[in-house]
Amino acid sequence: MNADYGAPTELAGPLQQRRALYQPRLPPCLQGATVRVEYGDATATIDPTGAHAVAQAFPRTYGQRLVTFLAPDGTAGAGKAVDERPPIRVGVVFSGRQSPGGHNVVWGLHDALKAYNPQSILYGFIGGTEGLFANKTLEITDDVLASYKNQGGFDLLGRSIDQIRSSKQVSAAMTTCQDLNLDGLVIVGGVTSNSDAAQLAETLVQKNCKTKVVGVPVSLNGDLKNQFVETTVGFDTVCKVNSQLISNVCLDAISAGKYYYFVRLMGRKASHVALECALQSHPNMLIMGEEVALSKLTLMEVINKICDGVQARAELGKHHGVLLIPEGLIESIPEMYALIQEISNLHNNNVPVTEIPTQLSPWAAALFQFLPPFIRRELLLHQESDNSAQLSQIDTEQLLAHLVEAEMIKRTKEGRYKGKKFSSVCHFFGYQARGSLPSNFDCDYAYVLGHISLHMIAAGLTGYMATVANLKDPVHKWRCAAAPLTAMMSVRRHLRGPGAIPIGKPAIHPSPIDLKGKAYELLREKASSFLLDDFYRTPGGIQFEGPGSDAKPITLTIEDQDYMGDIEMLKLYLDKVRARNPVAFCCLSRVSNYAKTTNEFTYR
Ligand SMILES: O=P(O)(O)OC[C@H]1O[C@](O)(CO)[C@@H](O)[C@@H]1O
Repeated sequence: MNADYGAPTELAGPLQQRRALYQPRLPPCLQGATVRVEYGDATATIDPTGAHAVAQAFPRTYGQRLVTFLAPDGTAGAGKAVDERPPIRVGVVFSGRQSPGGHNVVWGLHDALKAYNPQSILYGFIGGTEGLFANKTLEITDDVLASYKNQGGFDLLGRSIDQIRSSKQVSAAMTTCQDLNLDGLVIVGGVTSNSDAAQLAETLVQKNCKTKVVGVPVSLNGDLKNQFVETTVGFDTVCKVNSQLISNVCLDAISAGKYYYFVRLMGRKASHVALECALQSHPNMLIMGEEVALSKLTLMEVINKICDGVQARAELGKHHGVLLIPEGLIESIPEMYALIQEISNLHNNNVPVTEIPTQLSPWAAALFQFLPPFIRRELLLHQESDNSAQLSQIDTEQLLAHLVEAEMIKRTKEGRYKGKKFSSVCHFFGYQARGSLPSNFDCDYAYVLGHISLHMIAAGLTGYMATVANLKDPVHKWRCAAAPLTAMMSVRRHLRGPGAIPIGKPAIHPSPIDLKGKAYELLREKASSFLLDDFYRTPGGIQFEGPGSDAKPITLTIEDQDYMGDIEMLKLYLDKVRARNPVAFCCLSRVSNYAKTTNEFTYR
């Protein structure tokens, strides 16, 4: 953590300093010190069959009404005079993992709080949830914020475990809220942190604690997505950074023509980051967890699918390529999921790690033994706070590369494959993107959410999440709202339909890729072209000024964009070139990629 608070010094790089000067944009309704609060319909949950369980678990906070924030009647900025607005005391905690833009939530909250009443106070909890439990605070001031505006990471306050769940943790959090006499507590994080925020809100209401609990959707995973939340802060930046890296390795692969890149991307259970990066960079293959789970593909079926792709490319004389996988793929393969579940149950029963392999069922033990030693070791690591495997630590890309190589050797021996020897280079593009300078979109979105959080607390809302709709449009068209956390909850079940058995408590669960959605449909349409044509796209680094600086995630904006229309145009052109001169094709596809990137379509 940086203790050297203050304006960026001469030690800061020029871009870092320039970014600190960027002023995030606000929609008209947030441009004054107060807002008009409009209450809408009462809510149930997004999971109708789980509504009863949610209502039982959250008796005081279930069913609350939707809320919209509008500019005060008359001109924006009108409303109560400052002396009619009592100062507000708020605490903010980074509960989830670092995600670019998180600092701007704190900045937006601070600015809104001071505009509301300059005597208001904002405390940041140092060291994440551990700091909240131990009441370790830093008062957030203009000076403190100066070095962190529009900067990546979470180092202003730091983070620890994403958990406010056990009764000890909940009661420590409540004691801190009471000791600091907080009117509001803002919890920044993804699905897990916001589920915990809902529980804390409910408990505080039941215990007559006045502190209002508000959640803010910040997570690089992009999986906190539902009818109220369009995307999370950090997803855009992380996808842009990774897409640039992927396009770099695509060009490296095609230049050397002798190896395959196997790239694993963060995003936990859902494949949102992988899908967005594929649409931005056009790698040859993407194996999505949701597809594998739906088709119940076994590990060897996944391997065969990849090998078939390698073989099809070899028939065109191509011995290079780029394959993307999400970190959650391993859990989507049915037999691997069952093995991970067995290991998890043994962990929960406090079986020592060294004894877990001996206590697996016979089939799980056989699968475990079949896996390379490094994967066995990684599968046994301690679990995450939500009891899932530590997906960031499991080198699934290396497992796949290892098994693909073995299968290609087998196919060669059997005379089914006649191409060059298969070879691979593996990467995990994960942690390196989390500290990136946030894109303009993430800077604006986070700053706006910070403002909304203050207005939620001022309106006395608790157990709500700050939300923004119309994100695909320019900021002045964004709609600011608050949605009850319980409305986003569902209950997991063993089976579907009438006899379904609920498992676990109601929670906000990660949303998977919509396999009926437009983004997925477009990817499927182009899958064979991506596989064979090396139609790599170079998005380049994040642009902060000039053309491209307002670019948003493709998966968010796809409804409006004629993105695939552009691809069609390019594809027709490339098909013509290939028919005339197959050898020139590879190079020309690269030139055309440049044209696509710069939007200069000058085909002759
Ligand atoms: O920082 P940690 O605790 O290693 O967490 C890693 C996990 O956090 C995330 O970056 C965000 O949820 C995941 O993609 C990843 O599995």
